[in-house]
Amino acid sequence: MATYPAVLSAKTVREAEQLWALTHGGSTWPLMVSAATSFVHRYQAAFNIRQPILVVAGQGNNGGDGYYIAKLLQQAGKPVLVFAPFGLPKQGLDAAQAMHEYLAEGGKIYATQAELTQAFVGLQTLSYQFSPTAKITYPVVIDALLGSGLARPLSQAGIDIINFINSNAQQVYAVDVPSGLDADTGQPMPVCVKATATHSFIAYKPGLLTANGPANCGELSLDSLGVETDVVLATDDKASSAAPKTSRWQYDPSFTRLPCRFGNTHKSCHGNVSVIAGIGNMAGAAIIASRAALHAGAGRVYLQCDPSHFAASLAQSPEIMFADNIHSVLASKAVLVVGPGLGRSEHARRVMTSILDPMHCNRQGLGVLDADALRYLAKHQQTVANWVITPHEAEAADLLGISAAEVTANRLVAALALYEKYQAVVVLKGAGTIVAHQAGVNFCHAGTPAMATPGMGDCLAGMIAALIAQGLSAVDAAITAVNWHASVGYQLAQTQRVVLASDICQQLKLTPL
Ligand SMILES: NC(=O)C1=CN([C@@H]2O[C@H](COP(=O)(O)OP(=O)(O)OC[C@H]3O[C@@H](n4cnc5c(N)ncnc54)[C@H](OP(=O)(O)O)[C@@H]3O)[C@@H](O)[C@H]2O)[C@H](O)CC1
Ligand SMILES: [K+]
Repeated sequence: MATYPAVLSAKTVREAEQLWALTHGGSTWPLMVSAATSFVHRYQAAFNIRQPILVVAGQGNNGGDGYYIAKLLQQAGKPVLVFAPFGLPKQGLDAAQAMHEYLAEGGKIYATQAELTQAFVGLQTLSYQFSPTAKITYPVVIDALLGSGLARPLSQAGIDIINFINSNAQQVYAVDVPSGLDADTGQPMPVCVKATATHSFIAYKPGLLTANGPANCGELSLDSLGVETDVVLATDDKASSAAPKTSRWQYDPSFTRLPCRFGNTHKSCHGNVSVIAGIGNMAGAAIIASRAALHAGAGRVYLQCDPSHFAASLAQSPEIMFADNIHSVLASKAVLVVGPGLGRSEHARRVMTSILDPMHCNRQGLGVLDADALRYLAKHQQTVANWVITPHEAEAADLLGISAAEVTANRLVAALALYEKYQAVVVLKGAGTIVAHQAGVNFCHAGTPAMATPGMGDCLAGMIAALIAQGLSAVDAAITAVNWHASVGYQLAQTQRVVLASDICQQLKLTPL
């Protein structure tokens, strides 16, 4: 499997900083200088304005980055205001040094909103039409209030400051992490800055990539600042603690592993998928999963469902074929999609018993267990190595025997626990989908709220199965399908308010390899 940028917990990033300092003269100060320089460079176009730029700086080293950014902007002749609502940095921190350098450049710091407003109005160019009753809007705000050191829920004063930023800024550029967002879980505590863009340092943190992270980071970028994370990762790998290992968390934004098609090929070279689904009023789930498998390139797609759905299915995709019964499906060794619209009847129970019979479960790349198959699994609790399981948060909660709120509170921990318990490749769906597997964890930060529509999971399940059928390992198929699905949805959402599973199916076959 290819290697992508590491994703580290806030604690591991701190350890990496300290290790870097040990081999670079004992100080982390150069990292703060690099971080601030990288930030100013990254957003130089946005900072090239004549209106004052507002830096909101906290007391820790996130604030320190903010002070050094303010110094660099001041040096470049930009009008800058620093707002320090929590007070000045504590002596001894890199942040205190950065603040002193900013002050030495002639920079000013404001402690209250009233002082800030007065200074902002005073700095306006003559063309700015200010009315005392008008709401102040800051064209560019640099958010350096809180970073990876957020340690507890915000006080009311903290909440007020974040709300002030969100409601008074035209554009917000977040330093490392949008303030108020928990860098490990992606949960707002209880509110967070909604950034236009976030430039993060040393490594991505899980909270930027899952839960509320993707919606609040805006455009996300990273500068490693030259900090090698291998040493700290090797230490983490060897540690005997029960804490989840961070050594193989990756952010993989690509889906370049779509199987290629070479000359002199035929449909038998691209694998078979069988979708076992669809009873009663749930025919749509079966049709979507099988269409997705077809459009994602599977050589043949069979549907095993209630015969009353055949006509509807053929009307959508005449290429689909029908399997007689569950035994012929299992004998065929096709890659399976089990569960969409399967229901929880006696018939579903019999299907699941046959499918999870150890006799059939000893080969690699069996396929995908989704929806009602997961509800069955939650009841019957057995490991399902060789399968991909694709729960949303409520299904994950059921599988783990915890509440959905507990899954939401820490999606990464839930995904790791699912892997531990079921030994399958786990695709925990939702904003910032997480794929947990034997070799680590992969995050998908793409996607869009426009995809929160029915049938999306059925579509993803069909895609994963199609990629396994075309020769990808279960892990690669899961990661690739998740990214492909999210990126197609994102593209469609540029011109659509909502994206339907059928839209994604339709688009898959148009994706260039
Ligand atoms: N020097 C370096 O190596 C580099 C640091 N970088 C940047 O630093 C931050 C991490 O800095 P850190 O000081 O660890 O943490 P923060 O600045 O994010 O926050 C710590 C301060 O915030 C206070 N705090 C914590 N929780 C709250 C809260 N809920 N409400 C209000 N204040 C809070 C905390 O106060 P304590 O009382 O708990 O001490 C601290 O004052 C990282 O994000 C980077 O931006 C650069 O990456 C370069 C290298
Ligand atoms: K921040």
